[in-house]
Amino acid sequence: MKESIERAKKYITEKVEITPEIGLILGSGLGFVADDIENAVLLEYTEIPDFPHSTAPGHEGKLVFGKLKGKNVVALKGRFHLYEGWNPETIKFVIYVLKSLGVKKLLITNAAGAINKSYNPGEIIIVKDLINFQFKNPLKGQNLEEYGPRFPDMSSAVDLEWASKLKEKVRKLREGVYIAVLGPSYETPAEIKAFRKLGADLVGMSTVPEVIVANHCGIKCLVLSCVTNMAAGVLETPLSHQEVMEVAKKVKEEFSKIVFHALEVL
Ligand SMILES: O=P(O)(O)O[C@H]1O[C@H](CO)[C@@H](O)[C@H]1O
Ligand code: HPA
Repeated sequence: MKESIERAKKYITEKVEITPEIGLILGSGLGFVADDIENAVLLEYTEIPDFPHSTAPGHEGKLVFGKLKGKNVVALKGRFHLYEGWNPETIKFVIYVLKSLGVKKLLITNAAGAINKSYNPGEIIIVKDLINFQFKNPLKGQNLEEYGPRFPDMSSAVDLEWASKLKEKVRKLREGVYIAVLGPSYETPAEIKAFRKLGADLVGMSTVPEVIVANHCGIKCLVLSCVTNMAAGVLETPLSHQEVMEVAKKVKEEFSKIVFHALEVL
């Protein structure tokens, strides 16, 4: 893996001058955040040696480097989900590449279903904790000690200080617990009832592996979920990825504004 990280890093640093301090992982239909990046330099995932490529709809597959709210950033316009067939280690590789480029903080975004019935589609929620219901761990396999410990602590997996600074600025933001499932099938109503009993407010098929690796290698994370639908069984209507992307698109302005605030408070 070390050689692959070096190869990807070398390619990227030859093309891009800035050192990104903050990484942004943009969820389904949320790629628009990258459109506000100034002096943008775009790299396709497919041109970067050893880098995985995007296959999920609504995930374009580009790294976008530049300035956002005065900060040097790199946005991943497209993430990697385990249901696409990627090994969990692929997510470790991608986060290690970000680390090797200089990323110190990660703003992770996702589209999620609301298990908590008081949430509304279009609402943006700060994730305060996570449940790994994928039962896979991206850190399995040989540990690279220079990146982080074999047994990382997960008792504060998300940066609650960053979250509270954002909440001071955007008071209406509510918090919740995100549960990650493998997907790609959406959940059954019985599963959603069970997840509610486990203490989950939001459900999605991503984010947790990214947070695990970031936490392991000392990158602080803030996670923002865009509620794109009520989870299975809450309403009578069937779920669809088309709807997920449409709702994400509708909250474009509001979502971008909150991302800007999240960068400004740093
Ligand atoms: O988590 P992101 O990538 O935002 O996408 C969410 O939306 C898709 C399902 O509609 C799944 O990929 C789920 O994880
Ligand atoms: O309801 C959902 N379930 C799982 N993943 C999702 N991503 C968006 N909505 C959902």
